[in-house]
Amino acid sequence: TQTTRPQRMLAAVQKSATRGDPRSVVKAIDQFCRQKEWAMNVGDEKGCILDSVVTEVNPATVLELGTYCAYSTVRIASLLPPDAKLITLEFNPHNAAIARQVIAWAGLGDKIQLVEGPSGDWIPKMKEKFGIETFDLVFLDHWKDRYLPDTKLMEECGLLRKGSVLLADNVICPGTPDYLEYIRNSPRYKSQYFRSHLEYTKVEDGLEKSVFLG
Ligand SMILES: CCc1ncnc2c1ncn2[C@@H]1O[C@H](/C=C/CNC(=O)c2cc(-c3ccc(F)cc3)cc(O)c2O)[C@@H](O)[C@H]1O
Ligand SMILES: [Mg+2]
Repeated sequence: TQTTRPQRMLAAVQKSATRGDPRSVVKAIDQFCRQKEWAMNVGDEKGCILDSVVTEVNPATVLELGTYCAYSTVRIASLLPPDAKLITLEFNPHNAAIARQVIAWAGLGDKIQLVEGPSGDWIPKMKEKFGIETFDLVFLDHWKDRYLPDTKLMEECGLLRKGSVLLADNVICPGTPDYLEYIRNSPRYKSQYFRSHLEYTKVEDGLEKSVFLG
């Protein structure tokens, strides 16, 4: 029977990456996507920008919207301080199952909590279910029409504090026009565009970094 692309990506990790070595997991996925099949991971070029933002923020609490196969989940978690927590939301059970195995292979199970379900259901429950007051960093990489509603929901739920950083993938390709318009015109955010390319291609894309001003 036919395998799925996430299953083939996991097989590539289990074949080429070293257990417990997150950077080798990241490298194995990038190699698979360059040499075998394109997949919608943030990739290595935008990934380096992601790394620099994570290192600069040095977050104790991180929320990722849209786990997919956990490429960016592993990439972020590999740079977190010892007691930091990363919560990643994924509503496709098949993708979540693959992501859990990628996270396990990287040996990051104690830093990452993968929660299955739609972000809109879980964002209002972050305090009661996970004891999270606010997020220091949020990485938005799920359906592009969910960036804006989920950002407004995080504001309403008091999950952002003065200095919280939102980092959004794909603001050019596929594009998130309503989110960009809101975040760049809101007096409550200071935004910066990091120009780059769509993962594994020469097409323009970029990340938008926005600091919540409270
Ligand atoms: C309901 C809220 C909600 N709650 C929880 N989980 C959610 C969710 N909404 C979505 N998910 C999960 O997240 C992942 C989807 C991610 C969506 N990402 C892109 O569409 C994308 C596309 C391109 C591209 C494609 C084709 C091109 F030609 C060019 C570019 C490039 C990129 O980097 C991209 O991120 C899946 O696992 C969903 O199950
Ligand atoms: Mg993306």
